[in-house]
Amino acid sequence: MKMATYSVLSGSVALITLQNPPVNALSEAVRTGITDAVQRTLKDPQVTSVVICGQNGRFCGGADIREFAGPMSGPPLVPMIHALEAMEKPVVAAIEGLALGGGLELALGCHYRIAHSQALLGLPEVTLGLLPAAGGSQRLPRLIGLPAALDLITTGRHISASEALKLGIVDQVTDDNALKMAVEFARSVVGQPLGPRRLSTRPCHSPPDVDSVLDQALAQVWQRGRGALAPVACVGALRAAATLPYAQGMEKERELMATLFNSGQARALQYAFFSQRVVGKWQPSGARWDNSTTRTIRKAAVIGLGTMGRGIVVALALAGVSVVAVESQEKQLAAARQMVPEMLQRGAGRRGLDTPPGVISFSSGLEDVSEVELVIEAVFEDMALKRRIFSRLATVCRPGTVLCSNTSGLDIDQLAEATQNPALVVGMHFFAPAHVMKLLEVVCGPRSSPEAVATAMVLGKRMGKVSVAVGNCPGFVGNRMLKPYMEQANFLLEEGATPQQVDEALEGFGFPMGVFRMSDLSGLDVGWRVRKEAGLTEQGVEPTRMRQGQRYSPLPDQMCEGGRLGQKTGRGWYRYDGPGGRVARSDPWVQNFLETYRARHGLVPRRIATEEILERCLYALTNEGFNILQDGVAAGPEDIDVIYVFGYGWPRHRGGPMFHAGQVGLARVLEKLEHYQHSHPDVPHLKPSSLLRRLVAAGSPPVQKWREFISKDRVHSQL
Ligand SMILES: CCCCCCCCCCCCC[C@H](O)CC(=O)SCCNC(=O)CCNC(=O)[C@H](O)C(C)(C)COP(=O)(O)OP(=O)(O)OC[C@H]1O[C@@H](n2cnc3c(N)ncnc32)[C@H](O)[C@@H]1OP(=O)(O)O
Repeated sequence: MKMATYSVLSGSVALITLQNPPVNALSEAVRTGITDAVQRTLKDPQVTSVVICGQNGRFCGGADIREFAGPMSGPPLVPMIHALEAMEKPVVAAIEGLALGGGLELALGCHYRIAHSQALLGLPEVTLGLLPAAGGSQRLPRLIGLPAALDLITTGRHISASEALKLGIVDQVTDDNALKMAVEFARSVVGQPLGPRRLSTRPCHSPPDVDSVLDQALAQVWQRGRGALAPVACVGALRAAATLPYAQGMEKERELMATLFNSGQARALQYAFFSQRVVGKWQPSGARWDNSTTRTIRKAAVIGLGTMGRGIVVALALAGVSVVAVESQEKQLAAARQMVPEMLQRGAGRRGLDTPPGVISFSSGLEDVSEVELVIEAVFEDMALKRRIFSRLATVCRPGTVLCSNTSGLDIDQLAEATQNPALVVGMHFFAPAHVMKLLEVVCGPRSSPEAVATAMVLGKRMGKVSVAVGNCPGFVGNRMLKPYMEQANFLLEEGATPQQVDEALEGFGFPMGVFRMSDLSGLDVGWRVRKEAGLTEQGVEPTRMRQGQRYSPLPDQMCEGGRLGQKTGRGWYRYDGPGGRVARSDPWVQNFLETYRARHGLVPRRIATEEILERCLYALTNEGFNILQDGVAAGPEDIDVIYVFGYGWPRHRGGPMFHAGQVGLARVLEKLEHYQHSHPDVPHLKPSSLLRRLVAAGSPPVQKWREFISKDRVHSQL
């Protein structure tokens, strides 16, 4: 039952308990319960103090985000919190577990706050495209000062109880029972003046250079936010707190919230929040996360200690897994012996640990992995080499060992074939640097068992990754969609655009890096190797622009042939100060190269609008997303969107490519794809996906309904 209960302890302390599992969010029923409880407290002369707590050791996770999608009803938060603050009986918040968003705002309306040492506190509204609009933007700076409030509110970060104590957000922290302590505390402060405890009546302590502090904060959120509106509104609300009386500040808070509440960005960020939770629950095979058994991995091996392998070793060790790190090349092994402990120490430091929890041993031979429960092979992308390793592992490892390959697109089933037990083989596609990047694609081959997949998913989560289960196809989800995106970018260069122009358009959309800067960073030879394997490359004075029956741009191959591999060679689509340089400068050589190329192929350059760049790159990518959904390689649009947000820099405030398509309007995306396909009939990736057509024909249901639509569609087509 969702509600807030009222009881009286020892005849004089009223206890209001929020009950809305799992995080006691402030739903309509809970707000009604609190409002009623406040009235009862006021009327009961026996009650001299009040304690508010949350059921099951969790104070409150904030407003009920699910209610934001519909019309809001029930008692609003702001007057409810004001009523608490205005009480003439001391009100104490007993903060166990978490006090986030509206939960912390509720606590800030109390006169005192007692927290358990393990509790987390914060105002994460900005991450949902909102601001703390239940008085948080006005009360917090009055409590802890403007600079600290700016930091907490514009980042939305969670803080520990001890940091909250240092900042002055809580009055006491305990390792014991916080509720018991709050009740004792409430009794002890009866009769003390409450005026100074009401944050709304306090002045806001701002530094003398308040304007420049706020301007700097604004500049920072602009730069960091890549077009996100909420952080800017947060600074606006804090400016009001610093410069206006409380009542006017509250008015400003309300106004700013009104601009955000129904915005596309807020919808996108809230969708991203729920998508992240959805992806942990389903697998493309249809197996459910909660009905597959998983193995707890204590000891694992990593084979291959290049950049990826080293990162994976560190991520495992930080998750408390003991690792046997294997490398056959002496030089690489020596480098790993030196670099891994340093990386580990830094990683442990970032997590506030003195020593990393997992133990690492290095080896040059595969025989040393015989005792592990799971192996992650991370040698370079060569199917023959990987197959050799897998067949060796099948003989060296104990029966039942889960065998994983870190691959960015190779066929997992071909690797499984090389073993005696293909059910135990899964893909784990890490993103570089593997100990930092949050995304992990867990690739289920047609013969992978639900247990092996679930084990990899859970291990990924332990490593702090957002694990997404995907099906087995070239490039899986992320790289399969990247191909048409990059292809369009190359075609745009042929037609008259420059790398800067394309990158600026994409960065203006919100990507941290455009496609060409990204390609320079990861190395142009990565894609070159894949194209060579696919038999697409050809060398010659005039390489053709058609391969395997479709349009092909040899531009990136020619760059590689000329030794322009990106940052590592100091030259790529941009020039750098030297090999390994980071600052990209436009390169007249590239301009000249493109002009010569166009002239040689009789291509007349034209001015290309930003709109066309975005539409062609992004809709080609999204179109492939629809094909992926149709093929069942991703379980739902949420999975694709999470992959793009966490692995490919898609701006979170735009939800992800599939969500974005829904926001633009599916009919419009279809119309644009048809338009570009008409002008480029030799580009199959611009041919609208039949799933997209069917969704449009069905009236463009919202993205949350696509899973259902696709499964019905599948049943229908099987009849
Ligand atoms: C013109 C119109 C003008 C309109 C003006 C309108 C004014 C409206 C006034 C509003 C006032 C604003 C009030 C306030 O400032 C706004 C907020 O409080 S926003 C919410 C802030 N809180 C958060 O962001 C916390 C979000 N949650 C988390 O970060 C995590 O869930 C957690 C709390 C840290 C717990 O993490 P875990 O233990 O890992 O658990 P899960 O994450 O898996 O969550 C479990 C389960 O709970 C669901 N859930 C979590 N938080 C909420 C929530 N706040 N509301 C609803 N549901 C929540 C989560 O989705 C999981 O669900 P499941 O997947 O199991 O179904």
